[in-house]
Amino acid sequence: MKDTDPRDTIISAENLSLTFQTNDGPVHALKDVSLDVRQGDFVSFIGPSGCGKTTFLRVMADLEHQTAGTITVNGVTPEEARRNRAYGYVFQAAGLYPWRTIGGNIRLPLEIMGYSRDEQARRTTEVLELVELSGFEKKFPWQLSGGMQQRASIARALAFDADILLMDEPFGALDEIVRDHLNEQLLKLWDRTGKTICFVTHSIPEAVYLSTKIVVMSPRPGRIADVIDSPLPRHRPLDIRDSQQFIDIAHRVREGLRAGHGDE
Ligand SMILES: Nc1ncnc2c1ncn2[C@@H]1O[C@H](COP(=O)(O)OP(=O)(O)OP(=O)(O)O)[C@@H](O)[C@H]1O
Repeated sequence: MKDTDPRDTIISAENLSLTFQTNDGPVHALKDVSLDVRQGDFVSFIGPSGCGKTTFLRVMADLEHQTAGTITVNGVTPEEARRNRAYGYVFQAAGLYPWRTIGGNIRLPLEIMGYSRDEQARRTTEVLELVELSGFEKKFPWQLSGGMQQRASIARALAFDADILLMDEPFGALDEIVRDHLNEQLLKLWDRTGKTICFVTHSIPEAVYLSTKIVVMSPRPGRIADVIDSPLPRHRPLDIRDSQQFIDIAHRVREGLRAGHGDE
């Protein structure tokens, strides 16, 4: 099938497989995964525990290496893309250093990368504004709520202005109201910055609300069960979740998850 999408391909995986060798034998974390992610896409990866979502993100980020198949990020290997600072990574836990202020946490990667003090300050102010944490620069992580800490962690990933944001269940530990709010904010941030986002979640509503593309995965071995290109508009108020279109997409995701589960 000829692909006619004119936007640049940012991530391209072809027949990607990764088998971990463990004491209990091989674990097929990913098997023959093929996927194209385009410039400005918001892609969610959803699937049951152990289906390889984190592994896929880690391969993109050069934290794991595939055992078969190919993957390019911005047209080069994940290793080169990492050296080019192509992506920021947001983990499940905010992972802020407790002995550093919020500003200090955001500046840390910039210090390591050798940015001047002025540039560090400029970028820190800018990303704190983007995640609506202006004024919290001198606070320590423990002085912020869980949601604010997660926003600080997103700010840190944004600080070196990578084109791609890899987010591994960043809101998984937060309550639903905070999560709704952060989802709204993240969509606005995505819209303003035009970044390409790969986002891992266990939540069907979160995946449908956020994504332009939903990748449904199934376990043992980790494969792609369905890829849904979302027909929802780019601007999405929270109450879009009550619309028939939203419910229909959620239904298709659920079907994909069920089918992927086989007869387990
Ligand atoms: N370093 C490793 N060594 C051995 N097995 C691993 C390693 N990392 C992951 N696995 C296994 O690979 C499979 C995929 O794991 P992965 O963490 O990618 O799944 P996931 O879909 O992100 O799960 P979750 O939703 O629970 O985070 C699992 O069976 C896991 O136990």
